[in-house]
Amino acid sequence: MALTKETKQKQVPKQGMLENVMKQFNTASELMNLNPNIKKILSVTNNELIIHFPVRMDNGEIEIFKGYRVQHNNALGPYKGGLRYHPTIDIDAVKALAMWMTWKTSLAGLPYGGAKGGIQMDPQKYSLSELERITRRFAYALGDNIGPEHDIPAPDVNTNAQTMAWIADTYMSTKTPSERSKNQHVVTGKPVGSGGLEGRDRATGFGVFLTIKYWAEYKHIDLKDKTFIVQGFGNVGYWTSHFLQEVGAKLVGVQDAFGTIVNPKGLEVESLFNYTEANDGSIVGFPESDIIDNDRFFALDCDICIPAALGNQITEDRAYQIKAFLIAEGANGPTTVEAEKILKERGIEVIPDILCNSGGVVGSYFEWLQNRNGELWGLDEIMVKLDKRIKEVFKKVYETSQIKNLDMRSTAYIIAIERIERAYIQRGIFP
Ligand SMILES: NC(=O)C1=CN([C@@H]2O[C@H](COP(=O)(O)OP(=O)(O)OC[C@H]3O[C@@H](n4cnc5c(N)ncnc54)[C@H](O)[C@@H]3O)[C@@H](O)[C@H]2O)C=CC1
Ligand SMILES: O=C(O)CCC(=O)C(=O)O
Repeated sequence: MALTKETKQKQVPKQGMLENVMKQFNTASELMNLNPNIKKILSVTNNELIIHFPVRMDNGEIEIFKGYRVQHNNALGPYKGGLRYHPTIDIDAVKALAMWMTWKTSLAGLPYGGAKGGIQMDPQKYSLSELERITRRFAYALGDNIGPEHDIPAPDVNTNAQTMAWIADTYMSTKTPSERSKNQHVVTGKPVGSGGLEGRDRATGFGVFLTIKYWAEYKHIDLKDKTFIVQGFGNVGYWTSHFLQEVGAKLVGVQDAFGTIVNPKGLEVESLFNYTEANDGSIVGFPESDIIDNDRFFALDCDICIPAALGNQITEDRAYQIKAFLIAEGANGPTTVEAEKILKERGIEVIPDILCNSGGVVGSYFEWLQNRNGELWGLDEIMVKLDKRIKEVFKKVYETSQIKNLDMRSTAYIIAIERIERAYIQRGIFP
């Protein structure tokens, strides 16, 4: 039977990410003895917006969509975080993703808080012109709940530079002519040429790669000929694989929404990317590969496992099967707290999401600064700046984790939350 999107699209269960992020937060706040008043503030989200909005479909019918924007905390600066278009998006998922953004921006030393949003839908079911209308109506409905100095969305799962260009254009069209150009940085991740940053496309994957590289340096491990598997071959999965292949590591298994492919001799990353471009984003059917059952993915023989798709993918049963010695979390919230305990017992290390995938929001910060200051930065300069920031943050987390004898996730949380706690205390709100 021909492999169609309909037959291969995987069913994704409800994710339970909110429970996970709260457990992680509670563990860290106990370890650091967090001020109880600040704990109360950070345990809840500041604002939660649910919007129902109508859009005319190509067949003339009206469909009602459900959109979300959750602003978790802005103690350190404007809210920041991506927009996800996916059937599993609901208020709890967006709350969890918004909290992770607060920790991530704080850990990276950025002048931002955390937010996330999205639309509960399967974008594969819509034409490009329908997606444009859906996005523009969503942006219009969000109105001034977003803004360049207030809340700045960016791409996430199933959204991209084109989505951001539509949002920027819609938002700017609501401003007076003299104000329009001052609002370009209402979103980041725009196309280069429309205020986008050279290299924002690869920033997250580059950051994931850098955290693996710096981890390997501390451990005296050569990445050449090391094998890796990637779940998700979109923006993050592809670019991470690209940079790992450049240093001689070998991609031996990939899973996406349509299926799982393997080749123990190595899957050539650029050929696979070109294949997905020609096949509606799907890896299935790539010539130099075998298709295997989805359930076998996490049990594949490899050195490094990179979840770069959705949340709660590494569950307890999968944690027992994993063969890799390192998990680098490209995705947000891919590992459950219970699974992480098993990984720890088994000596498998985890580079946590809020550190591992922070290259994306660091790139977004550079784009925001570039727009705000009316500057245009070159790719080489940007990659050097990204590397410097990720190296500094990785060093801080890794070395602190060694000193405190804690895992990298708890350490990263503590560093992130301490910065927010300090800001509240300095303002004198909680002496
Ligand atoms: N794009 C960015 O800059 C950043 C993304 N992230 C996180 O990285 C992850 C991936 O995001 P992007 O690459 O931007 O998304 P994307 O939309 O470009 O790619 C998503 C990939 O995941 C696959 N996928 C979807 N459902 C799946 C399933 N049930 N099983 C296996 N694979 C599945 C898709 O087929 C696709 O290959 C998400 O968790 C996102 O929150 C984190 C930081 C920044
Ligand atoms: O670039 C950004 O602003 C945020 C990207 C994002 O959603 C994430 O880091 O999870």
